Amino acid sequence: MPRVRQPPKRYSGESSGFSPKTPAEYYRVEFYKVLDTIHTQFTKRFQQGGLLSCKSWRTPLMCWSYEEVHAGTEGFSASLQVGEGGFGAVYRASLSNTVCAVKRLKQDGELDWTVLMKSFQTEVEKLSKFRHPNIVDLLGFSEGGGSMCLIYSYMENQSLEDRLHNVTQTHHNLHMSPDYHTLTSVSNILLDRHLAAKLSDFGLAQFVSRSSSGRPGDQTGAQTKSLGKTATVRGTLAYLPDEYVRNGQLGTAVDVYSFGVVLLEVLTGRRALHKDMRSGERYLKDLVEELEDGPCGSSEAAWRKQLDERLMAGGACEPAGCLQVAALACRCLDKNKRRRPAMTKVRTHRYEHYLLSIPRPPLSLDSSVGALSQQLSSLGPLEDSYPSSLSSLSSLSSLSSLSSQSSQSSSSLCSLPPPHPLHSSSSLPPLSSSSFLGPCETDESRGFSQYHLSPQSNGTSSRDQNHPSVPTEDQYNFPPQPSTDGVLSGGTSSGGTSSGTPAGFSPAGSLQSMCPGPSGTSADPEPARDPPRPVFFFI
Ligand SMILES: Nc1ncnc2c1ncn2[C@@H]1O[C@H](COP(=O)(O)OP(=O)(O)OP(=O)(O)O)[C@@H](O)[C@H]1O
Repeated sequence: MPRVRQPPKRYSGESSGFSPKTPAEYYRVEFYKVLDTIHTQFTKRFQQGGLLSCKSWRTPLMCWSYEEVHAGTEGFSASLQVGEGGFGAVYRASLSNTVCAVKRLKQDGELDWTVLMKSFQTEVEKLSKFRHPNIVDLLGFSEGGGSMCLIYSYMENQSLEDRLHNVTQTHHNLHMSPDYHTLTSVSNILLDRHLAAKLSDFGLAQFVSRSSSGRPGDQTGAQTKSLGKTATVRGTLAYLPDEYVRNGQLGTAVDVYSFGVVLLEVLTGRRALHKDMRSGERYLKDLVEELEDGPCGSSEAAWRKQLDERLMAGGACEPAGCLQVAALACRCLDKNKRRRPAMTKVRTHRYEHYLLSIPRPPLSLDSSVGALSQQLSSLGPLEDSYPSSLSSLSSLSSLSSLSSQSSQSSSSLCSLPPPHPLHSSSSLPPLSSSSFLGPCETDESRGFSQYHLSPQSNGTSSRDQNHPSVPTEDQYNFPPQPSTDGVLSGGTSSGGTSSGTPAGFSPAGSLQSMCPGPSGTSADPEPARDPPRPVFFFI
């Protein structure tokens, strides 16, 4: 684990708006945001059991006719296909004037049709019972015409894998086997227009096994058995710790481990299972051990060499805080599961690198969010009711601290304009002292709730009776961004909307992080429902 020194208690940069200009700057912004939201996505995994049993989240699904889906995908046109996974091809579709993702389950010899049918039913049944800001919304389904389709909200930035590794359709076709499926991997972390991460395949891949036990939170028995089938697949092994591979032990520590691998993927830009010129296929999860055994040990210098070059494009120095992320990844990848941090503790770590490193958003954004936050301030506690993140910083003795170089990076932020001071009293409107549901929730959760449906007895709704309204448009006017070559570029490949967001803007995922969690136990007992979140604008 890289040893890093005590962080500065407070960032003392000038107050300034921030507008990324170069591809490297955009890459960094997205780097932070993706890290931020995937953390939230992982944290939420621990709450799934609670949510599943929460009746108030029950949402009726819509049933589309085959003809409608056929028309919406222009006859499942190849030009609208955005990807392909183990269960079938995914199309960008327009249904009732709403952009959706249609996953058409494939019927071929590769798949056990009975299992697939059961998976389909399970996905529909289970996902119709709740929705969650960090799980891709299942909007409906369609049966008929000899095909079965699942209809999800469309995630403009597709998968983290697409963004990180510039995945092509060819690659998707390469891993069409359902066994390739991983519990959590960059391919089933989808990114919405704001780069907020959401889990996909929540039902298809996981409920098959869970349904047999009838207990969603049950992580033993049938689920273990089912997962055991995939454990022979290297793509899956890449995200799993030894204790699972050897003994089939599941638990939250496995998720923490997978989170560590994802962090390494984002940091290094390498795949969890990648080819090495010298030694052939290598697991990224072994990097920690390799560095420890290397000549420089797990030092900062050694870790610096591992960073994704794209983060330093144009001669920029490393993004502030990335060595902390590396240190965190090391802890998550500890072979001893008891030494891995609980996700609640991971959250505490995050204060440090994000608060110190992410500049504030431009003023135009401030004012629009400020107005919004005023409207929403009645929804939740004021920021003052949460402990100051700065005080959290000073008490972080367990976290490896910033290196001197990292501190320099923090204060200069390389070529980027300096961030806003952490304790701002400037022109920033009182948005930060309000509760604000970030775009992930406002756009999609609220958008979905605008679907005034009349549930039928089976819990589904007919689209013909109730057309969904298009989800609320976002309130942000982000600057256009230069096109970069695919990776984490923030542009859209097929969504048709810009996702370029300024640094300092943190999507809904980050808001959660400002809520003080319990002091962190490996059991990670988190509440089933979030309190309203304060806006996370690095004050
Ligand atoms: N809701 C969505 N919105 C936009 N794109 C999506 C959506 N769901 C999937 N995709 C795209 O389709 C690709 C395939 O997704 P899919 O969930 O079918 O497979 P996977 O997760 O990659 O693999 P597997 O199904 O084997 O787990 C994704 O990588 C992504 O690019």
